[in-house]
Amino acid sequence: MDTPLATENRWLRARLETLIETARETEDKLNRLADLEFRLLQARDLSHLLRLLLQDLKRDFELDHVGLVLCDPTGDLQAALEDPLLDGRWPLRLIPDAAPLQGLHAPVLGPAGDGDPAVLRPEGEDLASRALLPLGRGDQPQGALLLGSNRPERYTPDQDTFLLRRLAAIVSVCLENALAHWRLREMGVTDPLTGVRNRRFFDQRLRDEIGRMDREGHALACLFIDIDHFKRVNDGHGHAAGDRVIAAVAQRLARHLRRFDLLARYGGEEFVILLPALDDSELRSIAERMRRTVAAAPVPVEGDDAIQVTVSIGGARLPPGGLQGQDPVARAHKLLGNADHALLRAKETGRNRVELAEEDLCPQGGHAR
Ligand SMILES: Nc1nc2c(ncn2[C@@H]2O[C@H](COP(=O)(O)OP(=O)(O)OP(=O)(O)O)[C@@H](O)[C@H]2O)c(=O)[nH]1
Repeated sequence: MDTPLATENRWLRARLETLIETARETEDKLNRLADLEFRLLQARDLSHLLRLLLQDLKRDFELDHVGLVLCDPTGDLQAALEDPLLDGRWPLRLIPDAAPLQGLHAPVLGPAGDGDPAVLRPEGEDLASRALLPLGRGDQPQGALLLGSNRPERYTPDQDTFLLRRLAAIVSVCLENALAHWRLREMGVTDPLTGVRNRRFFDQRLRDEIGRMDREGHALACLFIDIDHFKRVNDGHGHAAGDRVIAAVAQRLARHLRRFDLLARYGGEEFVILLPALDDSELRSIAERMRRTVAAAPVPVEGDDAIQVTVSIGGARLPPGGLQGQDPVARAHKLLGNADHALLRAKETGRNRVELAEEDLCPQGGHAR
């Protein structure tokens, strides 16, 4: 039979082992958290950041659900998520303002309750416990992170929230940074007057599209579009009215684009469009529709004025495998050069017209400008 001392000794040993085990688990959790925070801070862009939050966080911390709600009053996040780099499968909700998150000022831990904001209730998931973490700076949350578990003891109201608050602060700053980077990149490739892509973006995409047409075996077409007698608009109505006309023409052209077409402002009153996978007759019919849409109604400008505008359009097409073997820059020049020559013909033969290039219109392969 044990002496009282031996019993106490055994009890103390068991207690010590439990404490050591708890300390080990806490240390392991801290290390995993520090590692995740490090990766969040190093995230390259919004897509990378979302992957870390919605996939890695769930896996590394054995969570059954991770959800993210973000305020998007300007629509920038929505636009950033339409980036082809993102696949849109995230358990992510965008809301126009913070009203649905009213009252969420600090982490809330415990079983999911009826008082949880509706946007933070995952569809089809019955969580035994969850942590709701407000994101953003200041009093008003700009979003929230939901960590959910099927184990009731995972999140309880009496738990310390220091680590969760730290995680939420880091996530908030990283999201803000990623969005600021995205906005900066957008500014560098967007024409401020019309909101369409600028020439720098177009030049880059043209090279990419030539590579893609070879891989996917489709054609690549290009349209040059120039506003007719635009100098008269400026001279007769002023520069501001001219700007208004340029912006309106961009909007009218954009109505006819497919999701993967690219419209860019190439220079003053000239636009360029890249259209993959079209045959000659489809190219002509899209170009004709654009020409008619621009001419269909005068553009309203300051006061009661409205200005009738027309455009001339030149198009060219590289058929599947066209000029394969030549270097991509030479092929790009050839495509643009042919479209440019066709535009010149449209101008010379009366304006408000569409002309498509005959093959080898520009045998030197040089862009006319
Ligand atoms: N308002 C405004 N005008 C611009 C802008 N960029 C270029 N322009 C003007 O666009 C006009 C282009 O005129 P031209 O290239 O001579 O040709 P056009 O009058 O359009 O005549 P055609 O092209 O031959 O039909 C010039 O007067 C430029 O000053 C701009 O951003 N805003």
